[in-house]
Amino acid sequence: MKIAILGGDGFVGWPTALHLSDAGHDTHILDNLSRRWIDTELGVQSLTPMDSIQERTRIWHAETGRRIHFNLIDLARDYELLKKWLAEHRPDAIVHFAEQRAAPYSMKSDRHKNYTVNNNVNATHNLLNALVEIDLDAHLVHLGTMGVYGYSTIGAAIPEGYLPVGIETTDGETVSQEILYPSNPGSIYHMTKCLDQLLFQFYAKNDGLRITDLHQGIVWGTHTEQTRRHQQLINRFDYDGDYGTVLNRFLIQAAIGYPLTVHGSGGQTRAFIHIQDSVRCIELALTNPPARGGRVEIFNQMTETHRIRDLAEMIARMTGSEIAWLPNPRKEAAENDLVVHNEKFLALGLDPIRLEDGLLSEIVDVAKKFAYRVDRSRVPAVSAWTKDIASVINHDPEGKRLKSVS
Ligand SMILES: O=c1ccn([C@@H]2O[C@H](COP(=O)(O)OP(=O)(O)O[C@H]3O[C@H](CS(=O)(=O)O)[C@@H](O)[C@H](O)[C@H]3O)[C@@H](O)[C@H]2O)c(=O)[nH]1
Repeated sequence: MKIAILGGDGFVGWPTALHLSDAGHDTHILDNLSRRWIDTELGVQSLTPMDSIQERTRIWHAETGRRIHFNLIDLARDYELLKKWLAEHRPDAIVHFAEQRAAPYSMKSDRHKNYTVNNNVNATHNLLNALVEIDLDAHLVHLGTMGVYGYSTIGAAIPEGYLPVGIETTDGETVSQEILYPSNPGSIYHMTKCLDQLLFQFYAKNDGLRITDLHQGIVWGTHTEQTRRHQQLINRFDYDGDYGTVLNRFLIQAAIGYPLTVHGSGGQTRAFIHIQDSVRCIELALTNPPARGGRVEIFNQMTETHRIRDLAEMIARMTGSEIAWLPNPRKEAAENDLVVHNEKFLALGLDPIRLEDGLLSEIVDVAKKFAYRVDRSRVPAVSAWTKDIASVINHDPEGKRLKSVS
């Protein structure tokens, strides 16, 4: 297939581009390099040393003889350029990662809220609009999030996208209907992914677009089979308070002797998936497109669930790290259970990498190896969900909060 990877310079986008190119697909990255600009804005850098996208693709060609093409295009702002590129290249499939993906960054200030909404919603809508305008029947695979469901405490399993409900009619009869699982976003970022879902429903219904939405959990790990092939193909690894996700943060904290930063009681249960499984799932989704005129296909892209404090305690046991129980910068339930259906990917042959199999090598191979690149002052999470919470956590983010170490 000819595949366009929108956002192919990012944490999941880059290993996906390598994986699909390795599988023989004609791979084209479209990216505005915004993640690199945001690193500069925040004064942080990936734990792993990353080369430019042009250099990365040059190394890939030298190693494998395969070409990954790079195009500097901003989906949210350059609608005409995007449309022109799609019309000229007419890809068979499109993988859409081109959105601002950090919840804390999206809550940082009013400017960051506006940026995240404008960027994410425009990017998705521009893409859908262009596909219709140029009559391109490409299968669109979108990286969504488990966070669209929210983290309810009612204990019912989360289905793969659609929920059967019984509705009482005016005649007093009960009719059954399948609805999109009710959205319950926990951040501005997650809210944009809920809005994406509505855009997909409309364009699938109105224009017959073929769309798959992957509701992905928290990704952990760094390497995939292809990123290991050369040191300059290495994936990015974020550890800072805005872009670092929880498990990868704990790994690097353990490697540099920084107390593990658990928010609140750590009672939040979340869904997880290894980066290698994430790229496999995207390939499985690409090779199983929905029919034209059918409904949006939705997969839950996660392989296991864990409570945050259990993860911290597991890593503390493995490494001797301390745990810091910090005031939570987020507005979220202190405790929640999470049961998720993920049978669809398992039925397509996914054989998941389990946390207990991969964790130790991730600490040794990546976290310890590059620990010298860490700026400890960038570890605390300082983006608060509300002004009230900000007043509690922001005046002494490191010193004061780290007194509560166990
Ligand atoms: O140092 C930390 C960092 C986070 N947390 C807690 O860990 C949980 C998860 O936080 P996270 O930063 O790992 O994940 P999140 O903000 O939900 O976002 C990440 O995971 C989402 C999948 S999901 O969480 O919605 O399933 C993706 O969509 C996002 O792109 C990705 O950045 C939260 O309860 C948070 O309070 C801590 O206790 N300590």
